[in-house]
Amino acid sequence: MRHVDLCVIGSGSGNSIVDERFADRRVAIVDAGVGPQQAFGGTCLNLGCIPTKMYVYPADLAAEVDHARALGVDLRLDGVHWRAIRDRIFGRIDPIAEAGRRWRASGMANVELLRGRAHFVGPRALRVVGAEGAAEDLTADQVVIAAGSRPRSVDVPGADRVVLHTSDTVMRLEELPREMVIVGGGYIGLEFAHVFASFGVDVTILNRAGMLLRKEDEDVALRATQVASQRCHVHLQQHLDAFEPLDGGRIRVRATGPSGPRAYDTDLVLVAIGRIPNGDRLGVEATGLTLTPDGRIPVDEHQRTPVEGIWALGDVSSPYLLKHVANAEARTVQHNLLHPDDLVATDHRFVPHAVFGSPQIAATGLTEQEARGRGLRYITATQDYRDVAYGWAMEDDGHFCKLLADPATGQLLGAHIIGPQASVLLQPLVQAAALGLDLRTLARSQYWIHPALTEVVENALLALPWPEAA
Ligand SMILES: Cc1cc2nc3c(=O)[nH]c(=O)nc-3n(C[C@H](O)[C@H](O)[C@H](O)COP(=O)(O)OP(=O)(O)OC[C@H]3O[C@@H](n4cnc5c(N)ncnc54)[C@H](O)[C@@H]3O)c2cc1C
Ligand SMILES: NC(=O)c1ccc[n+]([C@@H]2O[C@H](COP(=O)([O-])OP(=O)(O)OC[C@H]3O[C@@H](n4cnc5c(N)ncnc54)[C@H](O)[C@@H]3O)[C@@H](O)[C@H]2O)c1
Repeated sequence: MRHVDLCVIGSGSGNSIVDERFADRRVAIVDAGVGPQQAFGGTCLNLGCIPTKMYVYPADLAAEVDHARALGVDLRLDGVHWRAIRDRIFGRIDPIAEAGRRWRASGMANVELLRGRAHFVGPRALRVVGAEGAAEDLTADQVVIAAGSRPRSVDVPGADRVVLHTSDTVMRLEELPREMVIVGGGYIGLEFAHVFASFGVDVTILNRAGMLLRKEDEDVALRATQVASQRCHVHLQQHLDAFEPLDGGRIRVRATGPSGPRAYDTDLVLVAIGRIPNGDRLGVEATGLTLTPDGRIPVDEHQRTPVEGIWALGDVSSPYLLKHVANAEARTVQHNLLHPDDLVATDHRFVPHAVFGSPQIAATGLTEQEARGRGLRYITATQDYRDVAYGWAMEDDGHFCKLLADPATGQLLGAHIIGPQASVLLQPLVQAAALGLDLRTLARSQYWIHPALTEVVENALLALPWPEAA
């Protein structure tokens, strides 16, 4: 049986671990591939962050038309060329994934790439089953599980009788639909609602919760729900009942909401109701590992699982399904494999995230409802975009930056921005929190460029009502 020093399962964030510093080790990287193309390189590159944002950018351009008119600029949207947009995106991404695969397969003499699906058959013993069904066994001194997550599927009558798209497939459509129903009002639902609505598709969102993006700060979630409702048909508190095939490939979605049962006939359904970590398909019981109640591989701050020699990172183990977190965890594993006597931990304080819909949303730290729920003392301030000079220039309405701070220590508890460039505006707040900077120092000890949009953040900081003695 083949034996290696290190086996990495997954070619997403796990792929970045093995560099020239591992030249003295025999390494196997096992990868099943993602999406219908079984592409190398993981979700972010092929099916996630990168292609979605490459769609969001042209969507942002298309969506500017209405706003420009309000500023006295007559733009006209003459057309959206879906295939040209799609082919630009995947014409760039597919060769990168393929080049990554080729390099991984032959770029380092000590590394071999096994294409197939791995599962454990014993502690640190794996079976890899290739696409044609051929199996190969190997053992490894160290195993890194970086197997990611997959879209959660809907389990309602008729789901097997219709074509249901997920983020894995919807970006490669041949044609834009005229109408679509998006099931789910989270990150993926809102980003695709923005893309498809901007491209002229009539979008309906069916969401189970009473608000879109319900895990965001409640002021942000409320505003996001209001704005989405102006662009799409948003139906909240929906319970899916059934799918039925209609003529011409159309689909009837039956759902029950506060006003009773209703049917939605549409060209296409996109299901975006969360993602499931892939640990349940790895046979980890054979190693003695037990998944957490929410299906993750358990890890400590050093990314070690409870089983000696097995590590995990990214979506398969992390509560944060975010690429920058998976990357940080991969760097932790890399260091700890190279320096077993000097382990480092992943810093999970102040993980930021952004939703690239319209408007953008970005946040880090606690929401106000979380701060309240934990019984924390906090002060809060909200700065509207429309009350800073650049917001006047943009004729902005309805966007804001909201901060929560600890009145005793001056530290950030949470930051929430909804509006243009939110993902960029958040960064100084992440930096202050990560470096433990007092927010009064952040506000006063640097110049903020006038009249840049960053004045939204500066003014939110200046508006925090510090207690007299502080
Ligand atoms: C539509 C979408 C948009 C997103 N946008 C963003 C964003 O803007 N910003 C952000 O931070 N995050 C975003 N994410 C999340 C981000 O893509 C993930 O958090 C990140 O890619 C996870 O990386 P990973 O290495 O854990 O898993 P992956 O990149 O998914 O890698 C897992 C790898 O494991 C392989 N694998 C799985 N099981 C097996 C097995 N049994 N045997 C062998 N190989 C196996 C797979 O083939 C894959 O290569 C988005 C996700 C989606 C779906
Ligand atoms: N910009 C980014 O960083 C980005 C973008 C896309 C995805 N992601 C990652 O991918 C993960 C998955 O995204 P997602 O949007 O699928 O999940 P999500 O957890 O963000 O949202 C799921 C939504 O589906 C709704 N829902 C759940 N079950 C439902 C049902 N049966 N019927 C109707 N609605 C239902 C929920 O109320 C929720 O609004 C995210 O949590 C995020 O970590 C990140």
